[in-house]
Amino acid sequence: MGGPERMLSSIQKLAKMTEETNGVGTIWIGPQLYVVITNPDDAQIILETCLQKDSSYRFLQKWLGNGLFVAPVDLWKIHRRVLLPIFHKRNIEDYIEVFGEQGQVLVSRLAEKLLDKEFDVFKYITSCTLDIVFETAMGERMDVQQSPETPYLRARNTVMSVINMRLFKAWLQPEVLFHLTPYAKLQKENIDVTHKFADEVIQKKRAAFESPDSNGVNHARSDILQQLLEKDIKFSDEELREHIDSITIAGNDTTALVIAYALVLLGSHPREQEMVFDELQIIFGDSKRPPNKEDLGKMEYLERVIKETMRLYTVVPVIGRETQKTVQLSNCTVPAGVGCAILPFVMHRCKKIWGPDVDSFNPDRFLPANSVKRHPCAFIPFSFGSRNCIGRHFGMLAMKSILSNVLRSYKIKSNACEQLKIEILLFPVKGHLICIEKR
Ligand code: HEM
Repeated sequence: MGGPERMLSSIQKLAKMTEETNGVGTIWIGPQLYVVITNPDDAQIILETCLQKDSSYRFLQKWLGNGLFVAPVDLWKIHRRVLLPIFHKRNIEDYIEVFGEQGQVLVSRLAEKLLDKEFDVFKYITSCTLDIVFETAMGERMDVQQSPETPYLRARNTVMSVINMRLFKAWLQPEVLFHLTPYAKLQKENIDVTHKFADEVIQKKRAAFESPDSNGVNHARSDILQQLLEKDIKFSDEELREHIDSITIAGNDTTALVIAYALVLLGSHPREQEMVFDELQIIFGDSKRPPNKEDLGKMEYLERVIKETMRLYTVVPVIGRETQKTVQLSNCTVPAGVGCAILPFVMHRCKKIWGPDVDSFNPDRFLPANSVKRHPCAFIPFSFGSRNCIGRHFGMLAMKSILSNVLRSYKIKSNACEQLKIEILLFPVKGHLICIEKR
């Protein structure tokens, strides 16, 4: 499949190949056969019936253990049921205050870039979303926005780059060979740093929860860890860490990437940017107050902008599953134990679904009247079926809140991101370059 940049062009070639075979094809990656799916009907069948992640997710397992993201399906079923209410819309609304506070810190940090010609906005946004996921998941204020050089963050980035390297370098994939390289030691040391950080928070929280002075229930805004401790199912410290790590890792760069792409798109589409600004003026007037639940509910145009951003820049471009029994697709029968690669990136840029102007930025594709007849799997940035993204409401509220804070304070200018690469997620080769002016 090549390196991060060639991976994307390989995916585009695969898309061409599957065009001639009704959106389903096959490819060998090393010794592993994959069924590649680019049509919504077959994507729906796989996402509804195959809940097991495919074997490429094993590289994440040393780090995330049996956290939701990689858990084997039997355990996943039990834990997902327990975690679902925590991610319910009503529960997530308690975190709106955190989204607003951190969004305002972001706005003040961006002020240092007012005189710059062009800068990469992603690192500012990812620090903001990291502060948000830490505070909401563990009740810990990390203040990464104020001091981005934390050992935890360095360790986390190192682990990510080793895992990403293993995905692309076939010779690093077998455990025996990997352990002969210095990367194995590097990965272990850095995983230990991230685990130690979460373990300390968990031990502190458990001690407070079980102390005789506590009645076990925290009535203030309750972080995710606190809510997991309060569940009838008694999670071990290790299980708690695996869930918290999965949530903070799955929720941070995904959300930050969509926000950064949205800023780049709005920067190169001034008319749409003014439409967002006008909507925000109606909601807030000239006030710079952080958005509340009612405000977020009124941001209909901004929501369409976010959806159109996720269509054009699908930050999780590939979803991998494994069949556990024989599955009948539109043009073939797939036996049990076969990897399936669903390509939302390709489906989101398919002319048959989106029309001849598929590559243009048009948020009104997501007006209710224009969406009603679309296949339920034509647009799946958060995946689909019962193993979809558990954090999608969280992500949507956080994205609206942060974007509404930034766009009320700054006017954005930019050129579109042309070259893209896949490093687990979809990144622009040259970064999310924008320049900002004060509103
Ligand atoms: C724009 C933001 C986001 C996008 C585009 C996104 C996308 C996705 C996708 C596509 C999956 C399925 C991945 C796969 O099967 O390989 C997923 C799973 C997951 N996401 Fe998100 N996500 C976002 C935000 C979040 C947030 C904010 C959180 C938590 C705070 C989160 C937590 C998770 C977890 C725990 C899973 C695993 C769910 C399971 O297997 O049951 N995500 N996400």
